Formats: sequence, C-alpha cells, structure tokens
Amino acid sequence: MSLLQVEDLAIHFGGVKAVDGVSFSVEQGEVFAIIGPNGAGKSTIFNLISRVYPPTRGTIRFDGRDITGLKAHDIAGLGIARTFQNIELFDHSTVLDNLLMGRHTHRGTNFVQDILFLPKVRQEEREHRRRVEQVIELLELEAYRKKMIAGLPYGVRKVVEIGRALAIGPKLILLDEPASGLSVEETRDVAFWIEDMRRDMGLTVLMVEHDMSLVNQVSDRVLAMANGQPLALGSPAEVQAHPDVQAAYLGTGAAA
Ligand SMILES: Nc1ncnc2c1ncn2[C@@H]1O[C@H](COP(=O)(O)OP(=O)(O)OP(=O)(O)O)[C@@H](O)[C@H]1O
Repeated sequence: MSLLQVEDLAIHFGGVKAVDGVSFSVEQGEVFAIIGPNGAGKSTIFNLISRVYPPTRGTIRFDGRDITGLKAHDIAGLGIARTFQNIELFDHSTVLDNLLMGRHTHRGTNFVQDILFLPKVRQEEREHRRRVEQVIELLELEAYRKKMIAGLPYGVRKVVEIGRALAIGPKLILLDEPASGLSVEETRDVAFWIEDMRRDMGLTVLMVEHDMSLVNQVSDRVLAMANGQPLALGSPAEVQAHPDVQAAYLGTGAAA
C-alpha cells in the first residue's frame, strides 16, 4: 500500500484552476519530486495535502486513511510535516527552541497528564529531546544551537526549518523548494541530508523543487505539472525527455 495516495485532486480559486485533476501515489521510503513552471500548482498541492485548503474535488489518503476532511493540526499528528517556501520560524527564539517547538503537534498526552507531569509525559519529553539532538547532528546545526534565528544566514535558517519539521518525527515530510536561494554547496548538502533522512530516519519525502540538479540527484520519481494539470510521471530522465515537459519549459530552460 502506498503511504500517500492523491486521487483526482482539484481546487479552483474563482476562475483559476490552480490544481485540476491530479493523481499520484508516493511509496513508503520514496523521494518523490513535483516540478513545473511558476504557477503550475505545485505549492497548492502541498497546501491541499497539509489541509491549508479543502479541495474542490478529489481525495487524499495517508497511511491507509482518508485525510481529505481532516484539519491541519490533525495532519501533523498523523505524521505529515512540511516546510514552507517562505521560511516560517520564530525569529526571536534560538535554533534549539525552534526545534523543540514542533513538539506540541506530536504529543500523545493530554492537559491533565501534562499538569501532573506523569511518567508518560516525562518519557515523551525525553524522546523528543533525543530526536531533536539527532536532528541537530544530522543537519550539522551544533554550532548554531543557541543562536537567535534572526541573526542567521538564509541558508542556515532554511536548514533549521527542515530540522523543525523533522523534529516532530514524521513519516512523510513535504519540502517546498528546499534548494531555493541556496548556493551550489548548500544545495549539495541538502541532497545528502535528504538521503540521510530516508536512510537513517526511514522517511518518505515529497518535494517541490525547481533545481533540477537536486531533483535528478535524489528523486526516485518525478511528477511534472503545468497549468494545474499533470504532464508526465516517471523517473527524472523519463520526465525531462517527455515532449510535453520540454514544451512547458520552453523559454525557461529549467528542465534542460
Ligand atoms: N489562495 C489563492 N487564491 C487564488 N489563486 C491562487 C491561490 N493560491 C494559488 N493560486 C493560483 O493558483 C496557481 C498555482 O499556484 P501555485 O502557487 O500552486 O504554483 P506553483 O507551481 O507553486 O508556482 P511557483 O513555482 O511560482 O511557486 C497560480 O495561478 C496562483 O496564482
């Protein structure tokens, strides 16, 4: 069974068909990329999966469960974490505090248990801190642990955002343009980390990305979109060779 199944997904904003009849599945442990020119509908698919918007049509199943009607905070609790195109961190908190803040979405305890600080709560607290330390090590954030987000370079903030998503212990992580604004060296690091997430944490990765070097390096399969609709689905090489994909990119050179 696929970890994520998207079936005939559509959302219309007035006359704009931002996403219009998109179906795909992501397998457990897979790195799956969505590519397409600006305005293709890629981020809107993320917003539909993470329940920022309800779809006009279609279904989304995660881990065998229909999540189409769930609320955004329930989605995080089920094991879906995401990053945003525009980094969304607490600027006046430290890196460590930002990583710890994802925790409340992932707790199995209730308010009374929290107040009494029962053993279950203490155990969860310990597990979460362990996981945050694992993330700091994986993403090489040790030197920044006590630094305020506001003073950090863009590339580091971007990594912290990935870290915060990882810290909730998701099964599926949605990365919205993880390489945008990064240098060639930073993008190479992101590629390694995506491999590590899959290998060391058993994660499944769904990413939207324009940087084809990153897509080619890490993706098992790629979905190309244009104007809200799917154009091609297959290996990175198959998709880039597809005539409809080449036509959609004419003039931008992004898929070359
Ligand atoms: N909340 C909204 N209200 C109205 N139109 C929207 C909304 N969100 C997205 N759209 C429109 O839907 C279309 C797809 O947008 P989307 O942001 O998903 O594209 P994208 O492929 O992620 O583009 P980019 O690569 O530039 O981020 C665009 O025409 C956009 O203007």
